[in-house]
Amino acid sequence: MTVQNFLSSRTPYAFADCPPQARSIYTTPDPAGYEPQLLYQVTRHGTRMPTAKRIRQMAKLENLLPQSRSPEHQWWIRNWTATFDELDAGYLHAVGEIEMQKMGQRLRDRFPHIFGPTYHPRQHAVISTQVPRASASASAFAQGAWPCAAEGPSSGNTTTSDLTYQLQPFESLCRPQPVALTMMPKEADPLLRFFKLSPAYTAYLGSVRQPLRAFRDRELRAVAEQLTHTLDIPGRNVGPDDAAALWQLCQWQAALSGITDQACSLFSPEEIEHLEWVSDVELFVKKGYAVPEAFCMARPLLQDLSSAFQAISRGETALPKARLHFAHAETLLPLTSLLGLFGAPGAMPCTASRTNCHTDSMTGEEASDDTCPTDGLEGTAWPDTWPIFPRPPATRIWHGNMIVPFGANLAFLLYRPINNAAGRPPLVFTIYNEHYIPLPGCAHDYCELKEFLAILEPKSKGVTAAEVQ
Ligand SMILES: O=P(O)(O)O[C@H]1[C@H](OP(=O)(O)O)[C@@H](OP(=O)(O)O)[C@H](O)[C@@H](O)[C@H]1OP(=O)(O)O
Repeated sequence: MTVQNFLSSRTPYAFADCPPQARSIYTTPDPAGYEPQLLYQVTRHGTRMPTAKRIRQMAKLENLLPQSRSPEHQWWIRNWTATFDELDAGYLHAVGEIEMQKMGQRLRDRFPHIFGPTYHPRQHAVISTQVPRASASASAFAQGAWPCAAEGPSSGNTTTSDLTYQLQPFESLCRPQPVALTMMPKEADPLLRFFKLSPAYTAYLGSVRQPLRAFRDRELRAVAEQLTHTLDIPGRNVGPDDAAALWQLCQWQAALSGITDQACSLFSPEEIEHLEWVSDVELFVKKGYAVPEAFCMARPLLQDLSSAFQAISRGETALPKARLHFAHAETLLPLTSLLGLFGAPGAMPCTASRTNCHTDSMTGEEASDDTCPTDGLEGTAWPDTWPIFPRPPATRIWHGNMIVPFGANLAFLLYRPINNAAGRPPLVFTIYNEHYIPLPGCAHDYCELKEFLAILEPKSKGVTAAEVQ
């Protein structure tokens, strides 16, 4: 394990931990007698640059690091300046471009029925949010999935005056294949950016801002004291804000450049594990299943998924073979919560008025009381009272580096019986980060189509027409 395995939601895809009970799709054959028919996938964009908020947070270290008298760290501190330009804030990084291209290439090779032989807009729906890191990820994925059109331009000596080359037989050269991207307006995208359209979620985020700040300050106090000693800055202590900024610098140096011997070397392995836990708790509270407001808003996406598979069950066949969505952590996380993939809300988390909405993710047992603190956290002694998850070295299911690394992806693959053999039901396999995983509620490590639709129905219930534009 290296520091890159402890970066929570800033973990590059190559360093993601494996989901529990996972079987690689590359070493697990298709079910005997079946062939893939429809792939519905939601993918977080690839590794990106830090957001402007984080760039500004790290830039403040220019007032701290140069004053350090630490002999051990002078070699990197003396030349350190804020290295991230706000002009690049949030954009897809080269690491992310390659992550997406390679993912497209791998999936094309694994599922030729779905991706081959070439791209066709009616067979392959590629949908992204109107945020450049997501649409660029979709474009990079498509470059890998459909590297060449069926034909390329003649290699003959064609000039603009000689247009007859259009009539000449093409030689099979790799002509890059343009792919049509579909996207809804950034602030009006109920399918992939529902987290921007939910007043209840916005209010919830506002209610947890202060408790999370108090939680982070309390949890970073000890490491701040250690940094005060290590950095040895005359007349100045290192505070929790400084420690948080140094942890951000470690995350981004490690994620984007593989540099782990500078900011990251300020922390012991135990401190790194603790800082990862703090990041995971913040991620859980803001984007996990702490309260229904944080995941019920994903119902329109679940409804869209359900509709795609319902059409198949009605025998409609002229459908896309692939529906590929490229979005954000706040898209994928609520969907995983609704489906109960990594620690589950109840069976009907968004229609019942009172449900168990937080569980002890260590054991997966439902919480003792069935009240959901739907009014946010004002005045609670959170997190001492909440079963968020115990500190390391205790293990936990909820790891940001497994559930939502850069490039994280959730897919449902429908298999039909070859030659539509009678008596064999269509099957739906759940795939997470290119691994088959069980879907809670399925009788096997896959679902029969009818079973799958029955699981989705109550979870996507109550979606208004306005929510599914
Ligand atoms: O802490 P930052 O500003 O990096 O948080 C980002 C989100 O990144 P994440 O915290 O999930 O690693 C970013 O999600 P992404 O999937 O698009 O990378 C989100 O879009 C952005 O608004 C920031 O989220 P925040 O919670 O609003 O800070």
